[in-house]
Amino acid sequence: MNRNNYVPQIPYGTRDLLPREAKQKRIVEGALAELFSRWGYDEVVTPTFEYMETITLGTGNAIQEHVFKFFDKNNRTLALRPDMTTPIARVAATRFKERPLPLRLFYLTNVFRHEQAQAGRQCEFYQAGIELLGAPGPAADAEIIALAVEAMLEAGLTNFQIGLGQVAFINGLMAESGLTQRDQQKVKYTMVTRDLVGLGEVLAQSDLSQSAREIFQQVPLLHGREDMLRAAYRLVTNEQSRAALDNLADIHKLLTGYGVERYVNFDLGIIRDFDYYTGMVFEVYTPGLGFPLCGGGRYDTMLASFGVPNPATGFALGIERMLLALERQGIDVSVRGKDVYIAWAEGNLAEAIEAAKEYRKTGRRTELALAGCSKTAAEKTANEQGYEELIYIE
Ligand SMILES: N[C@@H](Cc1c[nH]c[nH+]1)C(=O)O
Repeated sequence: MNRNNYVPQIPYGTRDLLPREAKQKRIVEGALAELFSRWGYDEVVTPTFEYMETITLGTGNAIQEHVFKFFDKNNRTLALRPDMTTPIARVAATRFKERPLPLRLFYLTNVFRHEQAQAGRQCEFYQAGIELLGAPGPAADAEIIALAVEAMLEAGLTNFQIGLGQVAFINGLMAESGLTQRDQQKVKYTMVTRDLVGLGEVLAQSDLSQSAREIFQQVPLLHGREDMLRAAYRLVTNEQSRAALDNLADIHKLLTGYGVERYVNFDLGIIRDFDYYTGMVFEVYTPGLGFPLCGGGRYDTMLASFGVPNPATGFALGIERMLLALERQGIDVSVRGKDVYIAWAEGNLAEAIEAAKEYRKTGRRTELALAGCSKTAAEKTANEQGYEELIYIE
């Protein structure tokens, strides 16, 4: 290879975050970390990669095609974590086995998934998320949703809506209908991708009764406020779907207590793309972004796969998606300029280092010139780089 002709590229679906964006990311992450900790959540950091078996144990086999895999020296398959929910379940089931429940954990980290890359959807991306482990019932789910609302507000976003669904509603319908496992997967896929035409085709090719087909066809249209829940209740007769609707009504009541219900709409067509959800699921949308910027839900069977049966619920928010939404809505994440530039006349470096030490101690962001220069040159640099103050040592 001729070195001179080599144009270095970064891998598909990855991005460099340059100083401005990196700074904004840090500001938003810092605010979220403080928020989560005010709600009693503790941070955890887990390895960037896990054994592939761990990932499939928690997330199911379907995740395989989205996972970046490689091998260790013993030829075991490793996987870059596609999300943090499974690694946290692993930690809870091993290191935290003896801890009293519930456990409240949060994370700020990168995750990796093979995706069609586009703005706001990369193969490596950053998430801020929480997991509430060992808590069944609507109180835990309402806490999660209320905290997701607070997270949006804390990051500076005010124009957003939460779609709240319940996968047990559709699971109840599936169980009742006698759809084959394969057709169930197909129906779910069309719902995840919101492909109504595809859904119609799958249903037409199945051997469902006409009335069952009609109900399935309606599910993606079941969104709205409490009156929609009542209408859905009349539409179904099976216990599981009705219990799912009761659960949503209970969660909604608690959300009213948190004062966040105005952000929430029911949407029974939401089933999310991970297979591990078992109860309420939700997604957060904001104008100008074609995909949810936050999502989560209840996953009561994952911890059992790791040998410690326990209910759990949580969510994750996409940091880049949040930054994109803020930018598209003209909301400023204030990035302060630099504070002090210390320049020096030839021979005064030692003194300049002393001065820099003092300024940094007081918390001011201080940059030290690395070569001596004239005062005029120092003034020019300080102006161009936007420093608030110039110290010139002569
Ligand atoms: N891990 C999920 C979000 C989630 C956290 N807890 C439950 N769900 C995701 O990446 O979308």
